[in-house]
Amino acid sequence: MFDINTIPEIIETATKLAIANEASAKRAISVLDLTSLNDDNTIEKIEALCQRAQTPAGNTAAICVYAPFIETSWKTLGKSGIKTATVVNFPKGDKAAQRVADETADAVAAGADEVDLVMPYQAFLAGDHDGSAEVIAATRQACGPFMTLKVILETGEYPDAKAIYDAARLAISNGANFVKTSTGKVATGATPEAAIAMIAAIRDAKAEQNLDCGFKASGGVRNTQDAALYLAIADHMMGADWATPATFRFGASSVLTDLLKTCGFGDSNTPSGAGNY
Ligand SMILES: O=C[C@H](O)COP(=O)(O)O
Repeated sequence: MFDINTIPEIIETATKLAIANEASAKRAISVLDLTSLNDDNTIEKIEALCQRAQTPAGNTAAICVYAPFIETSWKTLGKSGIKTATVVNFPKGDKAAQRVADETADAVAAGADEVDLVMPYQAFLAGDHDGSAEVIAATRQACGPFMTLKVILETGEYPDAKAIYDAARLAISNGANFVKTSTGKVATGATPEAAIAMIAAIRDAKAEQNLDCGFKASGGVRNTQDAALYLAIADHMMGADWATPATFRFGASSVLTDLLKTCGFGDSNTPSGAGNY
C-alpha cells in the first residue's frame, strides 16, 4: 500500500541517481512521445515533426498529434517503427462516455496506434468515480483489446498525492495500458511527487490485481535533467530494467532539443524556427 510519507525519501535518492548525460538522453529519446498539440498545427508542421522524430541519436517511441493529423503522421513515419498517438476527450476530460467512445473509434479508423484519453478528472475529484470509470472502460472497448490506451489524470489539479494514487488505480482497473500525468494545458504538469504516486499505483496494481501498466510523464518536461530524474524515479521504484518504451514514456513538445544537445547534436536536427511545434 502506498505511503505518502515515503515521497521525500524517494525524491532524494532519485535525485542522487539522476545523471544528465548522453546515455540518459538517448534513453529518453527512445521513450519519447514527441508531441505537438497546438491550434496552429498544419500538415507541413506535422510532416516536419515526423522527420524530427527520426533523430541522429535514434528514433522516438511515438509522435502525439490531434486527430486530423493521424493520417499525415503514419504516412510520413512510414516504416520507421515510430507509433502515431492521438488524444481524445482532450483537454478538459468533460465529454460523455458515448461521445468519447465515438471519438476513439474514429481515431482507430484513421490509423492511430495509440490513444491518450483525458480521464474525467473533475468528476473524479468531485467524487464521481463510477462516471470516470465508465468513460475509461468505454474508451478501452472502442480501442479493442490490443491498442495502447494511455489515461491522462491531469495531476496538477489534484489536492494531494493520495488522490493521484487513487485515480491511477481506477484507471488501471478499467483498462489503462499507461497512466499519464498531464495534458500540458494546465499550469502544473508532471512533478516528481505525482510520478511517485502513479508508479506506486502501477506497482500495487501488479501485486494486488496482476495488472500491467506503464507510466508517462508529460507537461513541462523540458531538459535532460528533468528526464533523467523521472527515469531515476522509475529505476529506483521498479528496478533498472523496467522502463522501456512498453512501460515508460515522456510526452513533451520541446525536450528533444536539449536531449539532442546532450548527445552532441546541437540544434542540427532542429528545423529553422522549430523546437516548440
Ligand atoms: O502530452 C504532452 C504534453 O501535451 C506536452 O506538454 P509540454 O508542451 O509542456 O511539453
